[in-house]
Amino acid sequence: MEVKLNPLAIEIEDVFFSYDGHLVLRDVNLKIEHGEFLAILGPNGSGKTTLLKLMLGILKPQRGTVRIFGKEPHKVVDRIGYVPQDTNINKDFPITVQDVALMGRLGQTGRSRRYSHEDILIVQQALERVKMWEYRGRPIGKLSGGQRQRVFIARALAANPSILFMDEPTSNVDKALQTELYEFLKELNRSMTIVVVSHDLSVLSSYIKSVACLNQTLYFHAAAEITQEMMDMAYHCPVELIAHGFPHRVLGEHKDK
Ligand SMILES: Nc1ncnc2c1ncn2[C@@H]1O[C@H](COP(=O)(O)OP(=O)(O)OP(=O)(O)O)[C@@H](O)[C@H]1O
Repeated sequence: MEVKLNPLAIEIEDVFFSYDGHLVLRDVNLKIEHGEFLAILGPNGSGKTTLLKLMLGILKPQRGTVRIFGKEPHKVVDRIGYVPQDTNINKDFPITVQDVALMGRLGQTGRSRRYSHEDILIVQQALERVKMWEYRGRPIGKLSGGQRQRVFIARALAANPSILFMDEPTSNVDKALQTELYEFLKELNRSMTIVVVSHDLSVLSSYIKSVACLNQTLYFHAAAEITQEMMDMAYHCPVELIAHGFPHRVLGEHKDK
């Protein structure tokens, strides 16, 4: 049976969040339709990870509401895929590529059950999609940063998500692999909403459909409207937009040039 999804993948209304009285997010509002490819940009400490944790249901706002496909995030965890920033793990930890990808089935299988034949087939497809099936028996600690990231993408895909969140997707990936990554994300975007969170402006690829700049509060823009002012506002200093293949890129001047 086909699952009917709320057309709004993300709905954030009037959200405030503080850690121990220290305000991190102020009056954040965001509406994202299913099928979007959104980049949330902001400098270090601007609240990106906090906002991501709110959307993943790990944190709850003190004020306001966060809905994913019309529901509280913890009620739709089986529709959410998440690729963390830091895929570095203890290099000697004896866990294979296939074991890591199988973890993506935990939410579907239930933690007490063994993996089914179907789980293993789904994981095979996910690893094939990221071209890592041939590495399935390899310890995860013996892979390069880019390969490890692909395995963590496969882990997220194994859950068959409707929305995929990626934290700093380009941090472990060199320039050539970035293009490959975005080509792959573009293909995934045909069937799922994608949200990438980054302080790195190079995530502004031609594949992104909208951009939200976060610095305590959020400024949302359809991608074609991106301007230098918007970036300056978000970063509180002139920044050079290094927009990788971005169709409307604006190259700003640094003051000290
Ligand atoms: N668990 C916590 N307890 C207290 N303060 C926190 C906690 N987590 C984050 N903060 C503070 O909240 C602010 C926002 O942090 P957050 O990690 O959301 O920012 P970020 O934009 O993801 O930063 P970065 O790009 O450096 O990862 C920072 O000032 C940070 O020091």
